[in-house]
Amino acid sequence: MDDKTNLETQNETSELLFSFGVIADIQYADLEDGYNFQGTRRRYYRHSLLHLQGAIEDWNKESSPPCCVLQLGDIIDGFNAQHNTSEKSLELVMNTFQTLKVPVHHTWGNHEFYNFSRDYLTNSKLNTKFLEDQIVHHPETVPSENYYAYHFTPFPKFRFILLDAYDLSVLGLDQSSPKYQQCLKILKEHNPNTELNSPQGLCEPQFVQFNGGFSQEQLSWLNKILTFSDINQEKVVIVSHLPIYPEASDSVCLAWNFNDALAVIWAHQCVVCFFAGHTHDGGYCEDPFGVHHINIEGVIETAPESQAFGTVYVYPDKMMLKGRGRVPDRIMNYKKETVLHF
Ligand SMILES: Nc1ccn([C@@H]2O[C@H](COP(=O)(O)OP(=O)(O)OC[C@H](O)CO)[C@@H](O)[C@H]2O)c(=O)n1
Repeated sequence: MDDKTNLETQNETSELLFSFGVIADIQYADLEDGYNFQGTRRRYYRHSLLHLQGAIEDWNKESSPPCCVLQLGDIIDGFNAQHNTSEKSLELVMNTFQTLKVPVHHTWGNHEFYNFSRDYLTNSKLNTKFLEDQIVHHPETVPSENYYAYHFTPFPKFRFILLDAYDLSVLGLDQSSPKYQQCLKILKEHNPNTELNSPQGLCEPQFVQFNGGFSQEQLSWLNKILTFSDINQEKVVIVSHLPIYPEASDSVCLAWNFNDALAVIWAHQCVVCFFAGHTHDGGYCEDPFGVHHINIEGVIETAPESQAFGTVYVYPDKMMLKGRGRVPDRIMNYKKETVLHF
């Protein structure tokens, strides 16, 4: 039975708790259509805004509205920087998001850093850390200001965690800063190419300049939240611009130290799924520990007659992604022993 058939029959049997929207790689620019670096995929820079408008209309019309939308990064394209249109394009896209009736959580991708510095982003509307929740009496679950990550509770017993996949990165930093120098050293140790965006000849092809990674500090924070969630029998959804599971992604698109993130996640029971963008063809795999890795198809490479977004419906025993256009439906059953009893 395919996923679409499953979706129609399975959701009749259990109670819907809440839902949320997902969308990735809008990469808006007021430019004629172009192509990706390899010249194999068409990029619809202008139409991406119309795709976003269509997604918002759909979410606003849902009879039971989603609690929030997760925007998986690369909201405007790096070409805006070359045309001095970064702020104008961001304003246009953010004004479009204003028409959505529910909050949006923004993650940061490489194209955010082509347009803006990390300091600029921290003080911009793309910083949605104000939507975070604090866990009373658990100071270890408060993220540091050194990276852009936070967590929140959209519904009792569910925790969403936004990760900063460019915490280790050469993008968006002042070249004279110690962190830039530290990240450049890591990148060059793994990538001897003169052009650091090129994965040519690499045995770890994810070590390119347009990717990044997670610091030990951020991973240790993630570990503390997942420990809290395990103890409190919560279900966790993790979100990042960069994917972390090789079988669900083009290997060139993975986070630098995806293995370190997987090791933390696999040490816990609570994680249901990991949503990412960046790999515009999308992808899915359930890993051996029962974590579902869903990479959402990029809006930027979605033809005008199609769509690319989804709504995830959350039940006591599973989550169901209803994809629109080229985003497929997915069923994400919870690990058997961790099904919730309400
Ligand atoms: N082999 C490559 C690939 C890319 N570049 C340059 O790197 C920059 C980012 O590339 P771009 O394709 O725009 O990045 P996206 O985040 O849109 O897409 C990620 C995946 O490719 C999608 O599947 C850009 O300046 C490229 O020119 C490169 O030099 N060498």
